[in-house]
Amino acid sequence: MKLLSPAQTRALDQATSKAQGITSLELMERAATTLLDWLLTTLQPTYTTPIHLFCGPGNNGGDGLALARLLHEAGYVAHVWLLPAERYSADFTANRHQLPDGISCQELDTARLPDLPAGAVVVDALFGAGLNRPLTGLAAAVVAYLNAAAAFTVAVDIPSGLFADAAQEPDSAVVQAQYTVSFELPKLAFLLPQNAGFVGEWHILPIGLEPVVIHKTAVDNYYVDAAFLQGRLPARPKFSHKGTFGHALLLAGSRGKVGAAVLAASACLRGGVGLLTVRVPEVGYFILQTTVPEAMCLTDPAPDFLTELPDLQPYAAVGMGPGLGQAEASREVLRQLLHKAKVPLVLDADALNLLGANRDLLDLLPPDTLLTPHPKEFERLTGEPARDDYHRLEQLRAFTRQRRCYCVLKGAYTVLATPDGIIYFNSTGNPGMATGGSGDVLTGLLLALRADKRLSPLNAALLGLYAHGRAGDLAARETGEAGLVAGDLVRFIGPALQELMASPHRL
Ligand SMILES: NC(=O)C1=CN([C@@H]2O[C@H](COP(=O)(O)OP(=O)(O)OC[C@H]3O[C@@H](n4cnc5c(N)ncnc54)[C@H](O)[C@@H]3O)[C@@H](O)[C@H]2O)[C@@H](O)CC1
Ligand SMILES: Nc1ncnc2c1ncn2[C@@H]1O[C@H](COP(=O)(O)OP(=O)(O)O)[C@@H](O)[C@H]1O
Ligand SMILES: [K+]
Repeated sequence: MKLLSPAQTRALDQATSKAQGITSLELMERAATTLLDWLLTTLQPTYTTPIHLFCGPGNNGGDGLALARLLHEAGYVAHVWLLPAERYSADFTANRHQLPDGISCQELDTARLPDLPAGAVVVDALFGAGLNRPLTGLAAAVVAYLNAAAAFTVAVDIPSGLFADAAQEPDSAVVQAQYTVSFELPKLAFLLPQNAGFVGEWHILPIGLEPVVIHKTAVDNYYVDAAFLQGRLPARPKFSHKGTFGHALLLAGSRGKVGAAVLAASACLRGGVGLLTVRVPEVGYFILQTTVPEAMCLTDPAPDFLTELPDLQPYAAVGMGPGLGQAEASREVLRQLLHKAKVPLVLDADALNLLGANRDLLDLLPPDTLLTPHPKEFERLTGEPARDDYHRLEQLRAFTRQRRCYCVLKGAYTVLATPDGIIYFNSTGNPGMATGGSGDVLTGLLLALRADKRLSPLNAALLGLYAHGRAGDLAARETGEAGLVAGDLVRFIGPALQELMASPHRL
């Protein structure tokens, strides 16, 4: 799915009205009807549940007014609270006039605010995508009041006071919603950790906006769901052999961290690699050979950490980093790898920390290298702390453009940035995956996909991120989130990839 800017969303609304021969008011009615359905199904209010709709002067308020009418007609108790303004949008005004006589409708005033006990529902329709400055005065006071109340809050389109795709000042007045219900496409703001306390759980309701117009709209940010990946993972040909899927080399492990090598190696095998060789220091030999017998093990002459780069000739892709440690000799192995590698590289964990501590190495990154930092590792790579989540995204775009690389930024919505500065947000995964070793599993899986020559660097990375999170979601059904460990992810990589695999007999 594409993430549109507010201006692009407005243009899409207008294009939809034109293409479908409907007025903007009719489109608003469609949005409100869909919202009504969602609200009744999800919240299941009773006929006595007080539902307070806070409506601002624009089309977001218009949505709120239309919803109030529909609720009233369906027999629910709707109270409308209007935010006084100098100007109102045409569709707000039209819906204001359509409000039935029997509905309670009052202007907000600091001295006139409703009682909002637990059990009441608040619909926040004060401001939507048209917000163009921080909230002040009465609007800010109403937001503070709503946030202090015990009622259950549903934000329409976006929590009021939150910008759809830009940071706001730290202490800005923003509604803290339990649910945010938006139309057709998600907004960038929903995907950033700094907004989690405002957005709550978000839902997208399709309202039939024109798919052709969406297709033609150029964006820098995407949200990757299963539909987005359809057809990108080819089926395994009937007459394939292990050479079809590539021979990967994994450089990993040091004394006390051989487990990281085991997890990455197991994930690489479950990711469908043809052959895997793991290079570990001597200390890892028996561990690897017994826990991952499917992998070949090539030991380094040193006992505790890697000191020599093996001949790279046989390999289709090389991964380095899990459990590596940061010994000087291992840094030199990384340097040689960057000099010599002519195949795709996946760099993680200590390989990234070594890059961060030795910036000259960054100049050696071969094009299309895939890096997989978490935010702290990324900060070490840039050497500059991010001011906020939006700034971090811009740092990431600048980094991948400058280095011509692919960079994953791990988190709840893991991000992939490409050498063209395009950003993809992954949609799968759960907090159970916040456990040691999850990242090592991702590295192994990505290595397998990069070794598969049938996949572009972009598709390998997108499929890997999605399948990793999906494996986490499948595993958590069995283990629960708290009980999930990284090894569980490995077991579910196969089923997660199978879901994505294209059928050879369908378009
Ligand atoms: N495709 C869609 O997404 C659809 C969107 N619709 C609704 O339309 C909304 C956008 O409507 P609008 O563009 O009218 O935007 P808003 O409803 O956010 O209102 C904007 C108005 O508020 C004023 N304003 C902005 N920031 C302010 C501030 N800080 N303090 C005081 N006034 C401020 C603006 O000058 C403008 O007059 C969406 O959020 C959504 O709820 C739906 O009606 C139909 C379909
Ligand atoms: N709350 C979360 N929701 C979804 N995925 C998560 C969450 N927390 C962590 N993950 C995923 O788990 C992995 C953790 O990687 P990392 O931080 O490198 O851990 P480690 O170094 O212990 O392996 C990443 O792929 C990340 O996206
Ligand atoms: K809102």
